[in-house]
Amino acid sequence: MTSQPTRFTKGHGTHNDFVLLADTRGDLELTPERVRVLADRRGGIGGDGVIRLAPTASIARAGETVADQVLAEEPAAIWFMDYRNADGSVAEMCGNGVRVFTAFAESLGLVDLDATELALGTRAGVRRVRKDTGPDGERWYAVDMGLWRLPGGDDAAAAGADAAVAVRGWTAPRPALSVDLGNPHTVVALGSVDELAGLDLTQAPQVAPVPPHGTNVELVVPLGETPTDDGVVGRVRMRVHERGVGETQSCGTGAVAAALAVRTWAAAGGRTPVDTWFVEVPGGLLRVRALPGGHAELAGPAELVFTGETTL
Ligand SMILES: N[C@@H](CCC[C@H](N)C(=O)O)C(=O)O
Repeated sequence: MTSQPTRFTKGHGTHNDFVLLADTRGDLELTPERVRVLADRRGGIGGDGVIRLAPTASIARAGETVADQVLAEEPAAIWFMDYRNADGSVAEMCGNGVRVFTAFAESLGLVDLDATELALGTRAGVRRVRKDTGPDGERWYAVDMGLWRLPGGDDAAAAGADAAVAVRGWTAPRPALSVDLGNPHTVVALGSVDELAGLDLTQAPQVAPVPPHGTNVELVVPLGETPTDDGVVGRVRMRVHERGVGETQSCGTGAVAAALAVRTWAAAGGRTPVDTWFVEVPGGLLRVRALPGGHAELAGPAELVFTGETTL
C-alpha cells in the first residue's frame, strides 16, 4: 500500500487490458511487486499489463540507454511507454499497448491525433501512431511497428521453422517459426479452427531451443486469401500465450508475428506473399500490413473504460 492515492485509467485493445498510470514528471516508483498487485484481477485493479506514461528524458536519466537512442532518432518522442507484464517483468514492446497508450495520451491532452501523428518511445525504439478507420468505420489507430526480423535468418525463412513447440496434450512437438518484433515470438501453424478452439493453454507451451529471454507463443490457423478492390487480403485466426502473463484475449505484436509467419510460409511454398492481413483474436480483430523497407504496421481499436484512484 502507498499512502498517496495514485490516479489510474483502465483500458484495453481487443480485450488485451492494461492499468495505465500518467507519470508526467517521471517520479513514480513502479516496482515489480507493485505491478503484480495492480494487475491482480482479485486483489487489485486487474490487467494483462501495467503501462506507465513517463517523459522519455526521465527513462534516460534512470540509465536506460534505449531512451537516449529514442531521443536521438526522434526528438519529438518526448513520451515513453514503460510496459510491464502482469507478473512484474519488463517487456520491450506491446502492440495493443501502444494504441491504448495513444488513446490515454489523447485523454490527457498530450497529443491531438486529428492534427498530427504521435511518435513515442518504447524499449524497442520509436513507434509512430496515426489515426485510422476500421472495416466498419470505427475509430482505429495504426502503428508503424518498426523493422521485423526472423532471428533464424534465410534458412528459417526457407524451411518455415527454426524451433519446436509442445502444447499440453500434444503427443509430439511441432515445428515453429521465431519472429522478432522488438519482443520475441514463436509461431506454430495448426490444421483447423476446431483444433485451435480445443487447445489447452492453461500451461505455458514448451519451446525448443529454449529462448534465452522467454517468448510469446502464437497458435495460428491460416484462413485463406481473398481478392478485394485493394488487392489480395489474407485472414488468420490465432490464440496466444504471452510471456509474463498467460493466455490473453489478444496480443498486437503476436498478431503481427502470426501474419508475417503465414506470409513467410506462403513464400517458402512458392506463393506470392500477401501484404495485408486481418487477424482474428479471441478479443476482436486486428489488421497487419507488411510495409516497404521491412517495416510492419498494426491497426486496431483502443478503448479507455474507467478511471479511479488507488492506494495500492
Ligand atoms: N500484449 C502485448 C505484448 C506484451 C508483452 C509480452 N507479453 C512480452 O513479454 O513480450 C502486445 O499487444 O503486443
